[in-house]
Order: sequence, then C-alpha cells, then structure tokens
Amino acid sequence: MTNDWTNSTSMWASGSTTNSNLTNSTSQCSPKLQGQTGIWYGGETCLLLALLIPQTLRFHPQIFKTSLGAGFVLLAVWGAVNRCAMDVLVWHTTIAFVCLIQIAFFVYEQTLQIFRVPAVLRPIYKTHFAPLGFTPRMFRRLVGGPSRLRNLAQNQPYAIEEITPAGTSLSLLVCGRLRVSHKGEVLHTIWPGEFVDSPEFRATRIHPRQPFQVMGFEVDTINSVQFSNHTGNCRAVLGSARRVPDSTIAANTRAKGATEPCYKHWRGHVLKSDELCELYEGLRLNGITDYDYVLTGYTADRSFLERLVGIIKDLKQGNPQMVYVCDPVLGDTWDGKGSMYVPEDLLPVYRDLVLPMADVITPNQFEAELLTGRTFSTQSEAIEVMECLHARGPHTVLITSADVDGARKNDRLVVFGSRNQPGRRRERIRMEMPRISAVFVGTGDLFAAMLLAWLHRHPHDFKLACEKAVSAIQHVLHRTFHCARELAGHEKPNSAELELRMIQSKKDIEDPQVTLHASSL
Ligand SMILES: Nc1ncnc2c1ncn2[C@@H]1O[C@H](COP(=O)(O)OP(=O)(O)OP(=O)(O)O)[C@@H](O)[C@H]1O
Ligand SMILES: Cc1ncc(CO)c(CO)c1O
Repeated sequence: MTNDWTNSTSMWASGSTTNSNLTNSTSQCSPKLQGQTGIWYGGETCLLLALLIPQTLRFHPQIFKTSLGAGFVLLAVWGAVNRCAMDVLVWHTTIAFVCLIQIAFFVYEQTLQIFRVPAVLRPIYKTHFAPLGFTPRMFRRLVGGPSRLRNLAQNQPYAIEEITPAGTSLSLLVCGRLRVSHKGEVLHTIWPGEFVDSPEFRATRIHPRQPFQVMGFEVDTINSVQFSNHTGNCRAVLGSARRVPDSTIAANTRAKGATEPCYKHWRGHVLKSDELCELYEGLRLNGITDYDYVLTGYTADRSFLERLVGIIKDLKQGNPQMVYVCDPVLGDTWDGKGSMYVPEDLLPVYRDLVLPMADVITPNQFEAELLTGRTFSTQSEAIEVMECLHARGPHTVLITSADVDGARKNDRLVVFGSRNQPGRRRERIRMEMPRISAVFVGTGDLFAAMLLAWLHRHPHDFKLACEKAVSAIQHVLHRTFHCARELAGHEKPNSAELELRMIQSKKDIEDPQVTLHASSL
C-alpha cells in the first residue's frame, strides 16, 4: 500500500518537477505525511462519484457539483499537508473554489429564487416544473411572460362550449376546482395541478377579422352592400348619397367645406331584395336556418328591408328563442345638423315593421329621434325616448352616441342603455367618455356586434355587458387613433389611416379590460 502510494505521488509530481527534484522531494516526504492516503483516496472517490452519478437523478447538478467540490477540497487538503505538492494544493484549491461558487449559485437559484415565485404558484412549480429541470428563474419568466394568472369567481365559467374558441390556450388549475359539464350534466372535476383545456369543444372556425368569430360565434354573412371601401362621412354631409359611387362626391364634399376627411372614391353594388330571397331560399332548402341571433345593419333599399322583415318573422317562427339585434342605420348628426344617408322611405319601414320584430336596437341619437319623432337634449328626455322605443317592441335599447346636457361642447359623448325585459328588473345605464378628435367608420357596426356578444356572455348583467362592449370599442379606437397619427405625421389622419385596427385589437375584443364604467339610472 505504501509503495503504491509512493508511486502515485511521483506520478502527480512528474508533471511539474524534474526527475532530480522528484527524487529529492520524495525523499524529503516524512512517512507520517505519506500516511495521508485516506485524504487522497477520499478526494479521488468524490471525483469518481461525481462522474458516476446518473444524470437522471433529480438533483444531479447539485450532487455533481457538491461531490466535485468535495473531491477537490480533499485533494487540496492533501496537497497542503503534503509539502511535496504545493502545485497540487494551489490547483485543487482553485478548482474547489470554482465549484464552491457554482454550488452557492445553485443554492441561491433553488432556495432564494423560489421566493420570488408567487406563493400560489409554488406548488405547481414543485410538482410540474422542477422535475423537468426548470429553475425557479425560468419558471418566473414563463409565468410572468406569455402566460397569465386568471382568477375565476365562484361559478364563473372558464370556457363555454360553442362560445369559447377551441384550442387557443392551455391552462393549469392552480387552486380550487373546476367542474366540466355538458348540457347541465357534470362529466368530471378538474383538481389543482391538472391541465385545463377545451378538447371537448367542437372546433370553431376562427377568422380574426371577424369580431364575432373571434368571440366564438359561427357566422353566416349576407352583404347588403358590397363596396370597395367604407363610404364614411361623405354620406352624412351629402345627405342621401346612396348608390352614387362617384368620385365627384368627394370633390363636392370638400367644396361644401367638410372638415373631416373621407375616401374620395367608392365602387360596388347594393344587394337586391330578390337576391336576398334567393340566398335565404338556399339556407331554407338545406334546413340550416336555426340561428340563435340575427344582426342587421346598413340597408339602402325599402323592398330589401321589407323582405328582411319577412325573413326575420320566418326565422322566429322556426326558433322563438332567436334574438334579433337591429342597428337601424338611418343617418347621423354632422356639425350639429342631422341628416339621413339612406332613402327617407326606409324610416316608416324601420318604425312600423322592423321595431316590432326587434329584440335589441342600437340607434344613435339622430336615429332614435327619427324613430320616435321626439328630439332630446337632456338625460330625462333621453330616458323618455328610450321608453317610446320599448313601447314599439325592443326590450333592449342602446343609444350609441348622444349629446345631452352640453356633452358635445365639452368634447364628450354619452351612451344610454335601457333593458325592459319581462321577468327581469328594469335597468338603465349611462356611460360617458371623451370624444376622440377623429371620425371613424364602422364604429356603429362594431358597437352592435360587441353588444350582441357581451349580452350573450353576460345575460344576467346588463351593466357589465354594456361596459365590456363599450370598453372594447374604446380600446380599438384609441389604438386606431394612435396608429393613424403615427402614420400621418404632422398631417390630419385620412380615412385609410383611420381604418379600425381590428386584428391588432383581437385580445381587447376577446377580453376587454373594463376602462369605462356605467352608472345606473
Ligand atoms: N370620436 C369618437 N370618440 C370616442 N368614441 C367614439 C367616437 N366615435 C365613435 N365612438 C364609439 O363608437 C360607438 C358608436 O358610435 P357611432 O356614433 O359611430 O355609432 P352610430 O352612429 O350608431 O353608427 P351607425 O353609423 O351604425 O348608425 C360609440 O358608442 C363610441 O363608443
Ligand atoms: C355603406 C354604409 N353606410 C353607412 C353605414 C353606417 O355607418 C354603414 C355601416 O357601417 C355602411 O356599411
């Protein structure tokens, strides 16, 4: 044993000393010091252990570094007690020091970093992520970045079949429990630490351009007009400018002193009432007319509107639960003066035939006044007008933009809502917001679409549905305005620059942060 030791000592020394030194130093080593073989073997064993521990072991990196460090410490100690090997002492002390730093870093990562992970997420980290080799720092980056913590109130749904788009996210239940049910029947429970997905959902076609489809509705669209672009506010200035797709319109508009920009040209077609009937016939023949909602907007032709009323009647007969949401597009107020931008003979059709069929309507102030024959400039008058509209049929009325009590002068815009549904308490709300100094197009359409979607999601919370609908629109408009200004530089943004940023606002449409609150009246 002692002989072996002497041999191996010479081997260590041979790298750094000459043969004569070697002989010299070996001869100087006292037998007592040579007896420190235990330390040397201990050190070597630790190094061997570091190499041998399987990488699949849970704490492999820690054990590896610790036994490496311990091995080098022992070898350094051995170097210290053995005067013949100062170089061994220095070399191993350095390596041991490096190991020590690494171990300290590990300890810091594993113990201190974990405290920077939100307490509620620590169990998930320990059970799901630590075993995969995620450090707390990586986990923090994950939960702080692409994923987010969502709190659900008691009985608040996580996802609803047919509404929540399938396959857009994967979640892990952190605490509490979720019941999975289908048609009221409980299928199973999801417990903390289990993944939550919507695999049971039938895949819904999602086209991000369509706010409805983003919200999980499947939509069959019939274009009452097929235009190249939005005709915008030219209509409001020109009065009944329908079916005059002519560049002279824009020239005229500017000549009349319009302060806001609009597209100079537009081209396209208006769908004829016969064509509408043909399309409906196709749906009917295939038996695919079981709609939950129908939403109508811009219509430029009296006979088209009359046929539409017939179709709504037919659909309601087939499905008495079907909800008809109508945006009675008639005109708007421009520079304090209201004017119609559809033929005047549409007004009696809307008033006498459409309103009695409609469940929800979204007129602007001018349209509400036309439909009731009453103007309003105060809140109490607005309430009276909404009552008149209820009396004509719709249980839910939203006045999308109004100028009451001098709001316009202060660059503000008011939205009124009223719900008067049998079996429910009557509700009225008011929302007020700053008017953005730009003229957007398509906001009325977006309003009706958002209202339908959020009323569907929150059937028992009218106020919240209105808040979400209007907040979503405001997010879209603020983003649009901001982008348009950047594009326009020092100029005033034009119509093309002010096209609504729908795609960029997908998240705000799906889950709008409520930034505008409604007051109950
Ligand atoms: N300049 C603006 N500043 C702030 N919000 C606006 C502005 N223009 C429109 N909105 C938002 O859009 C919503 C719809 O308003 P808008 O007046 O365009 O509807 P509308 O006149 O009913 O549309 P339609 O042309 O379909 O009749 C408003 O409730 C408001 O939230
Ligand atoms: C052509 C046309 N004219 C007017 C309106 C009402 O904003 C719409 C709906 O946005 C439309 O499409």
